[in-house]
Amino acid sequence: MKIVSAKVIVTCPGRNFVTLKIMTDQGVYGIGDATLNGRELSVVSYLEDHVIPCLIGRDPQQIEDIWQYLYRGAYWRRGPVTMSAISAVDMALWDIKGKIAGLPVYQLLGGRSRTGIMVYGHANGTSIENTIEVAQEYKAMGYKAIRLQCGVPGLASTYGVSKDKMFYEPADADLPTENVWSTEAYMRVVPKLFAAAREALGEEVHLLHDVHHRLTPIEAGRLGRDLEPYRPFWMEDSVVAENQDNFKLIRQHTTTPLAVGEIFSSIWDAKDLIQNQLIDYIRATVVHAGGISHLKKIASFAELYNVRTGCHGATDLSPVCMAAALHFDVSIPNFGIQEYMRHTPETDEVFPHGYYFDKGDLMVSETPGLGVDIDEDLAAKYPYKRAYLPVNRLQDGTLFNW
Ligand SMILES: O=C(O)C(=O)C[C@H](O)[C@H](O)CO
Ligand SMILES: [Mg+2]
Repeated sequence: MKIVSAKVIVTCPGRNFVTLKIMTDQGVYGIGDATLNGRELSVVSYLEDHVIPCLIGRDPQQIEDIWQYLYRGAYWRRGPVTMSAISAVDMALWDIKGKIAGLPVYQLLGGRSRTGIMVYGHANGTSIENTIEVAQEYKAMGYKAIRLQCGVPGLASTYGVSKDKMFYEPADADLPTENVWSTEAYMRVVPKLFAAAREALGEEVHLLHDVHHRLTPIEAGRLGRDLEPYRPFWMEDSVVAENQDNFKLIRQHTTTPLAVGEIFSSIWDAKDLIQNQLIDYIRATVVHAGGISHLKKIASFAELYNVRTGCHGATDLSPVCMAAALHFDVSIPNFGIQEYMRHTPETDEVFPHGYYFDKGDLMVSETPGLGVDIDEDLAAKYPYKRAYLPVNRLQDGTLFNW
């Protein structure tokens, strides 16, 4: 069996997605997500100019060998652009393997470890009351886990809070929007949000929060401690993860579980955090961390240290990535939770898929392969539109972490 051609499809049904499609000499094709929010075209070039020429003529069944070829062969290892491109190839090859075998990909990964995949939805509101109202809607829809983000009094905008409560899209402008940040105001409001939410939503629902890299370690320790009475499921990205010693300091001050890793691109970003048991959930995901093949290695390593997975699943990860993530999630022993921000109906139409939501879980598709496709005619109706993630400044104008 041989790869005969491959192409990259860019479409913007409300937001940009980059999809790789690999064709074989036996008429079977596979697709993979290559979307890197705000930097989409760099991955398109990486794939078209540097990866696709090396794929032609190769046996698509040799997934691991092709992965190593692209990773070691590039000489320049890791990094989000390289790893998103490798991820797309890996996903597409697993899709092909499943189609040839006549099996959903999770069967090739060892089969089911569970029935449904618990997901968390996003409740965001401009005020505490508003956020709780939205969270009640999620609870009514059957969600067992809800992420809470609310507006910060005195700040015009906050990470995770949008005008449209159900579809949060941070990449909102063709040049970066500038947000303004105050740690002090934020630290005052979040414990109040969690107190009110626990009271209103009851004991059982899991509550999550994303700090989005905005605190120092000692501030994160304090926020984690302030949230402990409300038993959060996790506090995500409380600090930036470049200096991983940061997490030692947080751990000394709080038992709130810590999640990190949505911007990680390989096991080397996560290894020290995992083996030193400085985190509880690893959020690396299929599209940015080397595809199913590499994420399996990260999860197996994490399993040794009681670290569970919590894959990134924001709307900038396409339904192709979501489908792949679900095959991974359903098969591994140390699954924790899966993020699920629903895509818009336009996106779902461009990417018809077999996974579905049922009583707080996503159910994986039983169709051979990944169980997701791309409608290329429809995709062509939505041309690429430049869109950037925002930047963040402190109130005195200092550039800060977004
Ligand atoms: O979903 C999350 O947890 C995020 O932090 C969303 C990110 O800001 C978004 O995916 C960036 O592209
Ligand atoms: Mg996040």
